[in-house]
Formats: sequence, C-alpha cells, structure tokens
Amino acid sequence: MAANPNARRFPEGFLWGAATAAHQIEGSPMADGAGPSIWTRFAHTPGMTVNGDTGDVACDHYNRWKDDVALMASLGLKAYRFSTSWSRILPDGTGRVNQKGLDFYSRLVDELLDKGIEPLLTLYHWDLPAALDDRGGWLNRDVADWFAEYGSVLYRALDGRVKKWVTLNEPWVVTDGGYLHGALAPGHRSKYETPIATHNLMRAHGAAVKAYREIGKHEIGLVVNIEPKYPNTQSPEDLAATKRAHAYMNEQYLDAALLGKYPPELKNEIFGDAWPEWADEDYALIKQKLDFIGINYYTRSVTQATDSYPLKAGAVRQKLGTYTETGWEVFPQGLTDLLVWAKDRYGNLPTYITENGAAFFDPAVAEEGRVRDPLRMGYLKKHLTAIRDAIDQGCDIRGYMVWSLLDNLEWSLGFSKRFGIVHVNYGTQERTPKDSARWYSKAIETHGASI
Ligand SMILES: N#[N+]C[C@@H]1[C@@H](O)[C@H](O)[C@@H](O)[C@@H]2O[C@H]12
Repeated sequence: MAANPNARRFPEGFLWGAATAAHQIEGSPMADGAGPSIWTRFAHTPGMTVNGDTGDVACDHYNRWKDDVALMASLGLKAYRFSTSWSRILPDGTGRVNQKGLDFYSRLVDELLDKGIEPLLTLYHWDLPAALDDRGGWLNRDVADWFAEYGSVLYRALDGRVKKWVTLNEPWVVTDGGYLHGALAPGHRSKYETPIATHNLMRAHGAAVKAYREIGKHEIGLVVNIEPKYPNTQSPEDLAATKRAHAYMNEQYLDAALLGKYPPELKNEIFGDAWPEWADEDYALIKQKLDFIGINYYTRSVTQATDSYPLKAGAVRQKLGTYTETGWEVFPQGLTDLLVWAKDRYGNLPTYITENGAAFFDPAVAEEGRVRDPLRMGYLKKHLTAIRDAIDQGCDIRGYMVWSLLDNLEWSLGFSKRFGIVHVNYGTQERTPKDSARWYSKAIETHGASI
C-alpha cells in the first residue's frame, strides 16, 4: 500500500523559517551613527579570527536587506529569525537612541511582513556594545537594567509587528567562549568571571522579560544551545563526567530561567569557590514566565572523564561517525532525545528549533548556477525527521529555523565555514540558492510531506 504522504506532515501552523544574526551578515557595523560592539573590537584584534576576517562587510545585508527579503520570499520561507545590533540602536549601550539604527530594523520588519514572512527578533546575539564592555559588560550587575532598557526601546518601536521575541541567544556560548576559554569576544579566560557573566546574563534575561510584560502584548522566550551527552563507558568516572557536562551545558540556563535555580554540579563539581552565592531576589528576577523556548541543536557529545579545566570532561570522536566541517558529529537521534528530555524536565513548553544546520565543504557555483550540497540536504532531512519523531512522542514543537539562510561570518572561524542554504560570493556579494535551499522550499511547500 502506498505510503500515506500526509503521515509525515508537520502539525498545522508549524513555522518554517531560517535564521541569521546581525554581526554575521549585516556589515557596515559603524554606519549611520552606530557604535562599535565587542565583536567589532575583537575581530580587529590581530590573531582573534581566521584570516583576520571581520564583520566590516560580511554579507552586506545592511545594504542588501530588501533583496534578501525577496530571496526569502522566493524560497517560500514563512518566518525569519534575525538579531538586532544593540549598538546600532543605542551606540553608547544606554541613553541616546540612534533613530537611523532603529529605522533599519523597522524597514526590515515591514518588508518581511509585506512578503508574508513572520519576524522572530533576537535582542542579543553576542554583540555587546563596546561602551558597555568598558563599564564591565556582563560582569557588571547594572547590565540587567541596561539590557531591559535596550529591549524596551525595541518593544515600543516594533511590538505588534514583531510577535515573537527572544532575549538571549545561547548564553552558554557567551560565557564559555567569551569568559572561560577566551575564544570569543570579549576574550576573557577566567573561572571566576564565568559564573558572574552567567548570572548577569540570566538576570538581564529576566529583566528584559519583565519589561516586555509591561510593554509588549505578544510572546517572548529564551534560546539555548543544548547538546546531549552520552557516557563513553559506564565507568564511574565517565558517568560523573557526563553528568557534569550535561549540567554545565544543558541544564544550567534552562534550570535558571524555568526552575529558578542552577544545577548543584556547577558549584559542587565544576566551579567550587569560584561560584558565588546569589541572593534569592536574583532568582526571582531570573525565573520569569516564558511563552516559548528556542533550542539550537547541532550535534551530540560522547563524553569521557578528562583533565580539562574546569569541567574535567571531554568528547570522544566516534570512529564510525560522520562529521561536519566544524568537527561536529551528525547525530539526529540526539535531537529527538533532547527534545523529549526538555519536555519531561520543563513541562512541554512550546518549543522552536531556532537553529539547526551544518557546515560542509561546498563546491563552487557550477556553470548552470547550481551549488550541489547533498551532505547538507541529508543533514536537514535527518534532523527534520528527528523533530517529527519528537512530535510523535508528544513534544510541542512549533517551528524550525534552518541555520543559516546565508553563508556568513562564523565568528572566530571567519568566512572559512559555510552554513548557508544560500551560497554567498563574498567578492561580488552574489547570492545563489544551493540545492538544499530548493529542497527546503519543497519541504515547506508540502509541510514536511516531501522530506
Ligand atoms: N558554529 N556555529 C554555527 C552557529 C553560529 O553561527 C550561530 O551564531 C550560533 O547561534 C550557534 O553556534 C551556532
């Protein structure tokens, strides 16, 4: 009997989209009165990025935004997740509003709506105003008020046209990369600063949600990157290491936001005396009702005990695994496992997969204008199937944003890794939809039946 094509359709209202971030695609970081961000400074610091790549031009989206929205519409996208640059809106981080910066995002939102594409706006995707970093940035408790002020400017200007807001993108990466290991802006390497940055990020998240409840009338949530940890062996050491890694990456931020507490492993097994005691009112600020959570999923980690600092846990490369250009194992089952874990732990909140995708070596644009990227198509197919499986297990998954719409600036990796379903020629800025974009368009058109 022929398979029922509707058997694999996604639920009615499932939101199909793509994601980007301001610093990674916009370029023109100082245009029209904008102030520098920590990434403007970090990328211009010799040795901090591959080939010294910066966001000075990136995908020139700041100038090409209208054509990029037309491209999204041609692909049939129903939603577009993007971030706003805090220092375009508030060049000094607080106080004076740069109207030209606000106008850029207002025009972008109107164009998206005109094309029938729902905007999902992320307030913070790693590009803290340099002026605030000079005042301590995420290490200064005042940052919660600064962030709420920034969010409020945007809420007042855009709420109603924007109906899905995100406070933070991946706070774990902000702290682990920017404060513990120094691989990302602002490039600090301190076991003592990391918990403080974490806590202030979560206080800022809470303050921004509170401000939204006073101004906004729609939905707001938090986006986290989580990665399932599977023990390499059943030895006590590997099991304990896996538990630590899971608490540090997967439980830490959602527990704070949704349960009003941090996992005990953070103080007892990872940070020790570097983990301060926080006041109860901080937890009350952090734990705000959320309308949804966003999960960014890329890979899993088979975990073993190591002497890594301070986690004492590390990933084991799988001999039979398939790996992406960023060294991440392709493991779609991990997405299903994680979604079920989050449902069971946090009570099946409405959830969006706010990022999922892969960097593979893509061939150049062929003469006939094609970019053949079968590995990326296979990755997307497997992970959308994994989401479908999670939905069948009762998870309330509301949408999927492929990372990324465009090849773009991959932070410290510069332009060396391509995640886009659309190829970008950085010399000419020409956009060319890859085979994966055409495949994704069909998936959207058939609501998943063609996957
Ligand atoms: N690396 N990588 C790809 C992707 C990155 O480009 C995004 O900005 C982050 O939100 C998240 O880390 C994922």
